[in-house]
Amino acid sequence: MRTATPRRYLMCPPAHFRVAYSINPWMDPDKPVDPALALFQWEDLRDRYRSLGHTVEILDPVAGLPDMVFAANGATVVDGRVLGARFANPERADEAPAHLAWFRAHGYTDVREPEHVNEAEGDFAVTSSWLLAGQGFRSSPLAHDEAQEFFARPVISLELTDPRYYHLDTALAVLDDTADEIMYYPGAFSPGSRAVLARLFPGALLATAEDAAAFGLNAVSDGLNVVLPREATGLHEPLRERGYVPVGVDLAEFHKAGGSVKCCTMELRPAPAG
Ligand SMILES: CN(C)C(=N)NCCC[C@H](N)C(=O)O
Repeated sequence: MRTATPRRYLMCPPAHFRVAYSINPWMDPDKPVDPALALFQWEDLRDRYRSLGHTVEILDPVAGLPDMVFAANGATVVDGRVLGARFANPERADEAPAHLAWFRAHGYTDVREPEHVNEAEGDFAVTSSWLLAGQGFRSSPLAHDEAQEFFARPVISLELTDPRYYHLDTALAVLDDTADEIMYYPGAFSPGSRAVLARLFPGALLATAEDAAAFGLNAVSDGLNVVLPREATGLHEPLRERGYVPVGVDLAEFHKAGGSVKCCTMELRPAPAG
């Protein structure tokens, strides 16, 4: 029997969102974003979380940072400890201090400014046993060591090889963070990393190329409800068979920048009780 646990998320409104440059294969500055539609879709996602019983905190958007809506890239929070981001591309560099300022202003005391390039939850995924960490396009393998040391959680490094899946969270999602249950698209990983995933997660849900291309792995689970882009319909049945409830949302405007549900959602994981 699956149960949802209430979560705390940090989201950043798309006030300045647009495709102003191209730093991944999905981005084409000649394909404009509809700002009103983007806001509508983002608000629908925020309201969906609230109606599922979750708390959504808001990070103020900064003019001139069009990708800041992808809040999951700004920091990783595990056990109430905050590892800031260091972006690979200069276009996004100024998002990192804006995130750190939010955490400092909101009572977080264990905040680390990273030494190495890491794009936060874009490349870090938290399961009950491990911190899964992507590299190949954005985050540095040195950041994996830094995260292991900071969070005192064993890190499993995974190599991404397909430029369309440039962040780990475009190719892998945690479904149950108390039981090491994940779903992923094997085609996004190197042969060695695929073998590691098969060894650690023999019961994982394997996504098809179609569901991966629809950003189906860019999903957010509370242990029961799995919020994912509405186009990723092929995942619905396998999710239901495992006892999850798929919740489809329309984030098509954000797909133009190479992001979807998870990218817009940073999880604020609390310190363990006691
Ligand atoms: C999980 N997250 C946050 C993501 N996968 N992020 C999407 C980032 C999109 C942005 N245009 C970029 O290329 O950095």
